[in-house]
Amino acid sequence: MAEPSHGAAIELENLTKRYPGSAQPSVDNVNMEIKAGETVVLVGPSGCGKSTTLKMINRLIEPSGGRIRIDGEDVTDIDPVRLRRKVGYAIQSCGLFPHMTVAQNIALVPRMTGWPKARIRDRVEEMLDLVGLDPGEFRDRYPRRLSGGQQQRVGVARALAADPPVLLMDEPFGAVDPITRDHLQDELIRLQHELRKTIVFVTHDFDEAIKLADRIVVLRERSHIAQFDTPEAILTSPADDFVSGFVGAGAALKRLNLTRVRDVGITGYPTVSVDDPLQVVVNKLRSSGTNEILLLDRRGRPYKWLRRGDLMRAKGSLARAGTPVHDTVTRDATLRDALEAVLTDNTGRVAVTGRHGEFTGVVDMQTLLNSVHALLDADRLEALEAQTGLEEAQEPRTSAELEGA
Ligand SMILES: Nc1ncnc2c1ncn2[C@@H]1O[C@H](COP(=O)(O)OP(=O)(O)OP(=O)(O)O)[C@@H](O)[C@H]1O
Repeated sequence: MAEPSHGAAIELENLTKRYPGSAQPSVDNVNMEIKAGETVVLVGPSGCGKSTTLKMINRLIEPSGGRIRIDGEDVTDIDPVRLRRKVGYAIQSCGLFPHMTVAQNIALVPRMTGWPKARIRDRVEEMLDLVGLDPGEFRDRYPRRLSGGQQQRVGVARALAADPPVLLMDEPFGAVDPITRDHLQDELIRLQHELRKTIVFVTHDFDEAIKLADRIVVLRERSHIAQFDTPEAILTSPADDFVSGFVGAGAALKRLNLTRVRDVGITGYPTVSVDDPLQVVVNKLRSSGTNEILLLDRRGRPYKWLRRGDLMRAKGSLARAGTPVHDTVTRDATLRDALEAVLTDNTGRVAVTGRHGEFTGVVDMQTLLNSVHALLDADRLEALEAQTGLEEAQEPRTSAELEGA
């Protein structure tokens, strides 16, 4: 198998779009440098020109002025079809063709590019596996027989199929429910760890931006850049009132979106399988020294929390015993997701799962609280340092003024 292509740098120079009949340009002289392998998220109020800016990068919308360079090559005037092979594109409600199977949808660009059949077949399998869908189960289904989240995964698989160095995503998770959205975001982060594409992502949702971005571009009207910086910098030192307004309240809590489950302590936990006889479950719980044990299904996925009392009441069968696991998180989930899951499940901990939903450990409430305290302390320290720095910088001027006086 060929090495996957990594990201390419993107440069936008004085990029402008004036729609026919509009008095003002919708995108006005945008200059932006995006590094190879970086995830940049565009956020800003509705109508500020995010989608127009994004769609000019693959020339779905033709610029009225300015240049676009990908890996140094000026692509402003090249054949758009050739350009689109370099640039994958995924959109909200995924844009799958309803009369084509999942495999045919994913194979679209490789087929246009003239890949041999066998290579396409292998690539479809590889892509389905990459986005966490079992090829045997999903290859021949039609899009209408998929959930919203599954459709979105196929949309991402299709965008990545021809292995483009650049991936553009226009509110790709806008139409799915919040839990599925969290999982899709986690998967995108995992994928990006493996693939290192250059991703330009548009969203309305500032929390989504914080979670996904290496750098965020906050845009105001006509795609004027209000701030282009890391999520940390935007949260802790917004450039002006417009950006602060966009960050909104609770910046400290939003910082929870910046730390991932894999960065805090994931610990082991006693587990048993649904196939274990009741006596084995009882013995394991007794020897574990905990009050609770996690029951896994046949595929090793978290299924139910079982307490000692549940076992006593079980009367020979575990069918009705215990509390079903409602929510799990992956290693790429944010602390905020984890905190939410802990509060939802009401067990003081959340199960962490791997790529196929299999159990890999737990994160407990204490670990989460310690991390929150550490983050808040770090913020306070930073604010204090910034303030001291400010006072020091001001001091000489004040003395000089005093002397002058
Ligand atoms: N085809 C078009 N013809 C004329 N004006 C357009 C066209 N498409 C977009 N616009 C205008 O250009 C501006 C920017 O639109 P764009 O869709 O890029 O904004 P956006 O920031 O992505 O908005 P949203 O967040 O609501 O999707 C808006 O004022 C919009 O009305």
